[in-house]
Amino acid sequence: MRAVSGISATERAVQGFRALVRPEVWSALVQAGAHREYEPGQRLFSQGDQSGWLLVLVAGRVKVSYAERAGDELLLAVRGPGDLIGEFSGRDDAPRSATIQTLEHCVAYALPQDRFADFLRTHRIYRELDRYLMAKVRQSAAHTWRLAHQPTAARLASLLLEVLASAGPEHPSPARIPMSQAELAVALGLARSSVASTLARWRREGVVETGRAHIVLLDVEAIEREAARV
Ligand SMILES: Nc1ncnc2c1ncn2[C@@H]1O[C@@H]2COP(=O)(O)O[C@H]2[C@H]1O
Repeated sequence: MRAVSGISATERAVQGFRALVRPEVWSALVQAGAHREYEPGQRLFSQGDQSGWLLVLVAGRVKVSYAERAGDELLLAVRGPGDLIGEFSGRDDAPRSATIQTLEHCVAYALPQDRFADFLRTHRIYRELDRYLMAKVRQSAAHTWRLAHQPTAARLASLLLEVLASAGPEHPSPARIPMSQAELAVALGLARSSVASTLARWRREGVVETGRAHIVLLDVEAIEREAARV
C-alpha cells in the first residue's frame, strides 16, 4: 500500500486491543461487561472526571478530545470497535485524561476498573495491555506531528483517513465520516473557512461528497495523496 507521510496506510490502521489478544479472551472480556448502547454525539467520559470504570467498544467510532481549562477542544484520536476506552484512569488512578464522545451509534460493554484488573490477572494479559497503551502513545506522536507541520489539506486528509481506519472491518459504511465541517475544524485547530474551502475543492474534483453533518470519501487514493503532502 502507498506510503502516507512515511507511514503506509496499513500501519496507519488503528490497532485495537482486540487485535492483541486471543479471540476467546476478547469474547470473555466482552461477556464480563454490561451491555450499553450510545447515541451519536453522546459524551461517554469527561476530561477531569473521576470514575472507576472502562468501556470495551464493539461497534461505532468515538473521538478522544483534550482541552486546557476553558480553551477549545483538540482531537487526540479517533477510536473504534476493538478498543478499550477509559483504561488510563484504572492504571494510574488519575482523573480522566480526555473527553470521549461518540461519532455514531456505539455498542460497548462497561466494566468496573477493579473487575478489569482481575481480568488482566486471570488471563495474564498485562503485556498485551502494555503494548496497547504504547501503541496509543506512538499514534499520538504521529498525530501531534501532523497537527504541527502539515498544511491544512493534508491535515484534514489525515484526519479523514484516521476516521476511516478506525471503523474496523465490520462497519457497514466506513467511508461515511460522521463529522460536520465545524467539528472537523475544531478537531484540527483550523478555521472553519479553511476546512470548507478544502472540502469544496475536493467536492469539485469528485473526491468527497458532503452532507449536513457528514462527509463521504469517494476517492480514498486521492485523499491519501493529499495526506502525503508536507
Ligand atoms: N492519545 C490518546 N490516544 C487514544 N486514546 C486516548 C488518548 N488519550 C486518552 N485516550 C483515551 O481517553 C480516555 C479518557 O479516560 P481515561 O483517561 O480513563 O482513558 C483514556 C483513554 O482510553
